[in-house]
Amino acid sequence: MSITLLSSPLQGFTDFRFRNAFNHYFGGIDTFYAPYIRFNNKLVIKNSYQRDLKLEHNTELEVIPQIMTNSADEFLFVVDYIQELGYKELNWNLGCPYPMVTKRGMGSGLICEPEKINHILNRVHKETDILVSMKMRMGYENPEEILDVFPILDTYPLKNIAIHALIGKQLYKGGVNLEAFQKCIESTKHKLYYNGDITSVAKLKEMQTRFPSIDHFMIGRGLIADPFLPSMIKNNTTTYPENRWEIFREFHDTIYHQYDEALSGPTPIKMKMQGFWEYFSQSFSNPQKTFKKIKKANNPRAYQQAVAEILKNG
Ligand SMILES: Cc1cc2nc3c(=O)[nH]c(=O)nc-3n(C[C@H](O)[C@H](O)[C@H](O)COP(=O)(O)O)c2cc1C
Repeated sequence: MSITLLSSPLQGFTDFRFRNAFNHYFGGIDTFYAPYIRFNNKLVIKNSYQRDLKLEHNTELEVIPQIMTNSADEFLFVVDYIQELGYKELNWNLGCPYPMVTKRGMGSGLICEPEKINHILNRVHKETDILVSMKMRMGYENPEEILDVFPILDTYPLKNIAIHALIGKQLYKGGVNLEAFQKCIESTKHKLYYNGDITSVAKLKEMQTRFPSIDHFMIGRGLIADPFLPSMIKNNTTTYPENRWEIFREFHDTIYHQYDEALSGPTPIKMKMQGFWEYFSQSFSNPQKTFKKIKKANNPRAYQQAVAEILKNG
């Protein structure tokens, strides 16, 4: 069965610079989700979100914008904004687990409020012709919460529901709950995408075997940790290209230069690249030692030296 791979958004990581460089050097991803747009009281779309969604920054790829909100007005505002840019679909984030978000009834904190979800979807479908897709966890407190939402979701022509098979209060701990995901498959008419802990070709195969009806898989952290993973899944191989580290180096240098240009001063670029290396380091034989080397590099020259040393040893 042919499968579709989607890049699951990571705020602070998978912006247009990352997406374009990723696509150029590694490929394997069919569609990229942009990290969520979120408002801070005012109905103004932050410059960083605007830059991220600009069409000229996304010419090579299929990108789907995302919103995180519990307000129909905010949703409608973003629909207008992205439709003007030419986008046809908006993804709704009901997955974010962080208390700052969930305590305000957003992200996975909204899953336990089916009526509110209904109200928003009702207005969006009455007042616009945008295609809506969802990205959800299975609940905040327990994985049954989503089962009360499906009857409402089933009344709307959603494109799909991507499910990160965890609950909000787990944050990122404890691993995915595959029995609960199976229950989701049996409880909605919508097309489901699987998301959660795909970190290797073997893991993807395990999920395919376990859920034969699923043919769309979203990869988040695993794609940053090992950017070759999507193309290896697509090519059904566990063998890396011979020039693996050369390709990685070129990719690294591309994003480094772009972020260095966009951010001002040595500290922001250090923090940005350090964030990436928390994931990249997992591809190296000693992740902790690798990450430590990056953390210790206190100026751009030391950083470049650390990267060269890490890549020499592979
Ligand atoms: C730092 C970070 C930022 C994230 N930002 C977003 C986001 O903007 N939108 C979203 O839907 N999910 C976001 N997620 C969740 C991921 O997209 C993904 O659903 C989750 O990590 C599970 O997939 P994985 O196990 O393949 O990483 C974020 C996760 C992390 C760790």
